[in-house]
Amino acid sequence: MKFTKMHGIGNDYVYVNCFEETVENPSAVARYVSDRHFGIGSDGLILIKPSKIADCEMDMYNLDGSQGAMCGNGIRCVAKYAYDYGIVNKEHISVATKSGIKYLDLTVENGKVSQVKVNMGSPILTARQIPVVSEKEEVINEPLDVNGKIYYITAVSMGNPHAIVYMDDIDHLDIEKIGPAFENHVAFPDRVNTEFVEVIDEHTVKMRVWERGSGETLACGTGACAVAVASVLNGHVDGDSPVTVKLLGGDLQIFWNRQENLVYMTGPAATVFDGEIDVSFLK
Ligand SMILES: N[C@@H](CCC[C@H](N)C(=O)O)C(=O)O
Repeated sequence: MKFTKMHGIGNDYVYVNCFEETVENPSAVARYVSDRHFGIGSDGLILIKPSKIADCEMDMYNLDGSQGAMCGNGIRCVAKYAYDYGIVNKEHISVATKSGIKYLDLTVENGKVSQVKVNMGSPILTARQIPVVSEKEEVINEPLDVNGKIYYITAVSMGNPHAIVYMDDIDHLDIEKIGPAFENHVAFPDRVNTEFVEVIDEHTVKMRVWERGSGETLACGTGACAVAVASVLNGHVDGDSPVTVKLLGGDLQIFWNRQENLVYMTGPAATVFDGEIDVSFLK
């Protein structure tokens, strides 16, 4: 199987061009290639497939083999891949995902893609659509008992579920312990991605993420969008201008346009290397 290793601010995936390759059993392939000791090493697997409704389709799998409906850092890399490898010959690209078609704009400087801006669509705040179990219609700064401690959470879906928790110091957080407790909490029937957020000022927040199916990653694009939305709703940031979200792997610019009710994400996408791996024994 030919592949390309790419990342968006350190959130790394193995990308396979399914215009040329067929991947049988993608869940097993995702688990194998993601392994940082016995595989290639990544947060998961992303298949770039032909689409009848968009320029291409993104089909993403987490490190544990579970399928994700949307991936913000992944979709920027898919757009860069489509441009660099000749799937498209234009700078405005549409990508079909399990959570609808997303539209992307590439900034190309001297023939190289430097930044990708994505229209991430509208955030979903209705509890049962996220899904999060709650008596409230929306979960904004509501208490949740996790491992015997009360956390105040805001729940947002960006096509995939996120729980956002504000705290004073995220650097010393024992995320390996608390992350899985949120991920598998009964309040989240489809499990959840959890963002732990420190507010820096009214234009800047800092976050760490525990991703459903992948554990702690250096960045999460949908998570950064969910955090920007939650930060506006909780009055932590100025909602009239973009928010800089600082993640372990770098920064993303997120703007929730309230008039359109659309979230825009801007950030880089990078190719690390191309390779070939035998996955025939996984069939
Ligand atoms: N890293 C991604 C999100 C990947 C999917 C997520 N773990 C899920 O299962 O919902 C991003 O950049 O958005």
